[in-house]
Amino acid sequence: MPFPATPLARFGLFLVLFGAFTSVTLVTVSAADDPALDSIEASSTPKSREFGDFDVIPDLIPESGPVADATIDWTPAWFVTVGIVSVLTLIIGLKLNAFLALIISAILVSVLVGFDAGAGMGERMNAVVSAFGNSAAGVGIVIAMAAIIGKCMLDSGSADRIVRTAVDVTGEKKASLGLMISGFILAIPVFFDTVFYLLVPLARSLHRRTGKNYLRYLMAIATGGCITHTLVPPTPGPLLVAAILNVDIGMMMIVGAIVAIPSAIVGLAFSIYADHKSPIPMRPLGAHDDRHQPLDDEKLPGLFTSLLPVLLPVVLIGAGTLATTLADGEDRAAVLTTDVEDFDLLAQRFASATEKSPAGRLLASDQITEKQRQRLTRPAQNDVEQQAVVSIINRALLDPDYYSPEAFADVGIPPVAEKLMKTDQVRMKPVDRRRMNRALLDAAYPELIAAQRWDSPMRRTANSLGLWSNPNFALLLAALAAMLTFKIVRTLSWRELGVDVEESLMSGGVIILITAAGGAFGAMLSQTGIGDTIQQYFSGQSAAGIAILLLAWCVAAVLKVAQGSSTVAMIVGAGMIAAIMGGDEPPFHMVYVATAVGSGSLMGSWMNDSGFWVFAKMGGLTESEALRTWTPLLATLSIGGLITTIILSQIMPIAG
Ligand SMILES: O=C(O)[C@H](O)[C@@H](O)[C@H](O)[C@H](O)CO
Repeated sequence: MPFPATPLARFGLFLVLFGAFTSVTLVTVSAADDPALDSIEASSTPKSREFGDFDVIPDLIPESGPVADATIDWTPAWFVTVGIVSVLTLIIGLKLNAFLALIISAILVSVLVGFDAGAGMGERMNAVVSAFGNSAAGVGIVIAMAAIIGKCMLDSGSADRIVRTAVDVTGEKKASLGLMISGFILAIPVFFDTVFYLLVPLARSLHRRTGKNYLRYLMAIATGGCITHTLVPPTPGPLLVAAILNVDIGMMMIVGAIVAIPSAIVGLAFSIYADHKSPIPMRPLGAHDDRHQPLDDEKLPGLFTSLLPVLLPVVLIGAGTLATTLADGEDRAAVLTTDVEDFDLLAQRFASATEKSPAGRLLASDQITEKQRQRLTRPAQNDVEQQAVVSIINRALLDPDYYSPEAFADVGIPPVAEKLMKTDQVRMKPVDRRRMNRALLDAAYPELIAAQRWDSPMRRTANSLGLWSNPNFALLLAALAAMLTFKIVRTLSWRELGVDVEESLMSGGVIILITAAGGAFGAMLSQTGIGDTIQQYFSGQSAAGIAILLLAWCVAAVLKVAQGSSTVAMIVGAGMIAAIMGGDEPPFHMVYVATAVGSGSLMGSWMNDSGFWVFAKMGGLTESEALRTWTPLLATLSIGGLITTIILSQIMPIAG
């Protein structure tokens, strides 16, 4: 069959191949059925694996067990297909503006969901509007600030200064390697999208200097940024995957980085190839992008001043991430034996608890086994038994369904719990879930359990950095720094500066609209219930050895294609694979399962992914250009990560 000529046809081919690949992998893993796993599935073990302090995110864990194909509801998959076809037809086929196409498709999918669930159409429209709002809340200010930073850094010569200094050190040939390494390092503490915005001005400036390789520079940044975004904590995705699979964070950082390096090298090679094969010109981002002529070397701002808009947010956000990670590591919400006033009374309380009481809810937690449940109802005789009791309570406190209005009808809900109950439950860290439930438990039994001492010096440090390390605020400071440098270097009046800033905001505004619409579209795809369909489908699988790595990769990949966010694909995927494994230890360290999940979450990025739009629009690429550069680049990183994971798991299993 000849290679399809049009971008649409090529993307169609990609989806078909991806589907075929997924099916082949599934057949492979199903063939590796392990009878031992079947018996685990049939047994009465709890849904989660039995882990130490960092436990599974429970609501994402499906019941493990074979599911007959016939019982799976495929309707969501049809709705997602309609969404995919709609977006591609409108954007690529009819050349409709991306914002309009995404919003129309989001409404279409939302209405289909409404028909299916019998919800009112007005309600479904509101669902799109609020998903758009949520998504804009996440990206709006950051993109606006990044647009200002980008323009000011380019026009003040700051980007030029950084690039010249870097090129003097490394030589022009290694410029893309430098960008890749910068993206790689910066995306460890800072979310990928932000890293990309901050480095794009450097790619533009480099291109102005070398007159070539624009696409290569952009892809080099994406390569470094994406790979650590999904493999190396403390960025949220891999951090939560490690927590869910009970992998030590230090181990995840080391092995994640080891897996990331070869993938990044392959990604860079692919970037060079893609740029060589079909280079893409650097287009002006705004109408008057070329108003300011390039400056001579001696007029450029100093290196420190030039770097400030990039370093300031990275240092601030990084410090916040570090302090929060250290404070979370203290796990101050965990119950200690010294917190329990009277173990005998506690056992009595459990023994006489009704189903609809706070103690009864804890006993019913799906995080603990029947044996552990019974242990709670018997008095603890000595230190060892007391320790066992509090460990069981701590495990039970990870139950996402601990709170129920009937059980807590007579208990005043503490403000901490109330606040945490309103946050995004999917992305909630285990440490916060335990904090929420512990606050409820403390409120229910103040005479039995001492209140948690959440505040520690480290937590206070993290809290005091809260404002400064907030990406919106950190980027605002960076934008101010970039504006001031621009004003001074070009001796602009405030009014002139205002004109330039307004221009950058106009291009930023369009990007915010499109990215938020992409988010709304992804959210509507999620609301079809596709997550449940995927979960049901995969929970019928069982696998062992290398097949478990393939399965972990596949689960994350399918989730990524279906809903767009790598972070969500990783979190949900890790929960699903933990359930499928049902507590069984693989013949290698669990960290490899985690890196397989992280790698899978890069597969098949398309128009429901905010990263796709950030790359396309901040880089000045058309949608079809992004589909044939960004999408295969991430697929390369994904497959590279999987292969490296498999090889390492065999030659360096670190099991035991
Ligand atoms: O939720 C997320 O993780 C992000 O928004 C992603 O989708 C990334 O930006 C990108 O795709 C790189 O992995």
